[in-house]
Amino acid sequence: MVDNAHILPLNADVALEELAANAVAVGLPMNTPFRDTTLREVMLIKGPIGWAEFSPFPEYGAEESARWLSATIEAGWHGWPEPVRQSVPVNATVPAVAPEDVETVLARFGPVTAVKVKVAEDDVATDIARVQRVRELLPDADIRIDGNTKYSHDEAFEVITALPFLAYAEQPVPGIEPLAKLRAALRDAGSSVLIAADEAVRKETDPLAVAQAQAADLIVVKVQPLGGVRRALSIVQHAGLDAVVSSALDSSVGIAAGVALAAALPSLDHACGLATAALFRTEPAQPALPVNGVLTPGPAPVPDAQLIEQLKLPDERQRWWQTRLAKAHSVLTQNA
Ligand SMILES: O=C(O)CCC(=O)C1=CC=C[C@@H](O)[C@@H]1C(=O)O
Ligand SMILES: [Mg+2]
Repeated sequence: MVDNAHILPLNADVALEELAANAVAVGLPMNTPFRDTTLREVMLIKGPIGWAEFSPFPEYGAEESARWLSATIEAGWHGWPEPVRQSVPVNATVPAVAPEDVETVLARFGPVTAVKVKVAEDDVATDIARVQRVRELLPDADIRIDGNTKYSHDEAFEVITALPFLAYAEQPVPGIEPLAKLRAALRDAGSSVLIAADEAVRKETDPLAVAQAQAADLIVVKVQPLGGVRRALSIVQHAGLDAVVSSALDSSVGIAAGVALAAALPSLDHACGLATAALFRTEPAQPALPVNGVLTPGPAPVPDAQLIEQLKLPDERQRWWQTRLAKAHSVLTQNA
């Protein structure tokens, strides 16, 4: 039974001046292009209880970014709920690289028991070959794919049925109805590959619609896009589906919030997509790299002042980030 009357409200109780005065925008160089970028820009904000992150992707508007800012306020001003587990298993994330490069990418994550492979950026045959290469290297791993909405129904069906060992396919097709249709077609064909919803949760105005439509077996939850750890927890609770926590390609400051969410979920049956620090070449805080495939909950790491100086974006980008902070804040406080 889906009940969306009880999703927690967004956090909107910090003045713009306070946020702006304590914020710096930095650029994190990446090892491998991911989401078409080689420099992930994030804003780090020092709150009274710790460092927080505000890092909506550059193309996101103020409405969507307001939810990210609510998570920033929670992290720096309110704090997260107590963990119910001290160990969060994580997956390696393999961007849409050539199959021959998979081994090098996997090596950055150390030993892991789960791997998420990005697909739908090349042709279907290359996608299948990339996933098969992961399977060859880690035959016992739990392997999932993420299509980021970019397959057609037929492409998704072809890839998923060619890879019957997959644990799940994350948002292979766009929207809720196409996801429901694909899920039904796979079941009819006898496939046991599960369907996970990501964009259909984090970009829909109603994050519970996917559960209502029975379009997925599990939901991918990300702290910033859902407005904070506590709000994401309330969404999972009301969706009534299994959840897996993923990063939004946050710096390790933001990853601490993701680990806090994963550590606070009543049940956690899947390794989480929180090892993305391995995709950065450098970042201002101690990178949240998995040890034997797990991350441990704790406060956000404190960025190093010298590294902040080194990675700080030029003035024009600082102004751009300050403007979007102001716009997101305006939407957030108007809606509160
Ligand atoms: O889940 C993971 O393994 C890593 C995070 C990840 O894949 C993503 C992070 C940020 C934006 C997205 O393009 C992407 C995702 O779709 O899940
Ligand atoms: Mg995804």
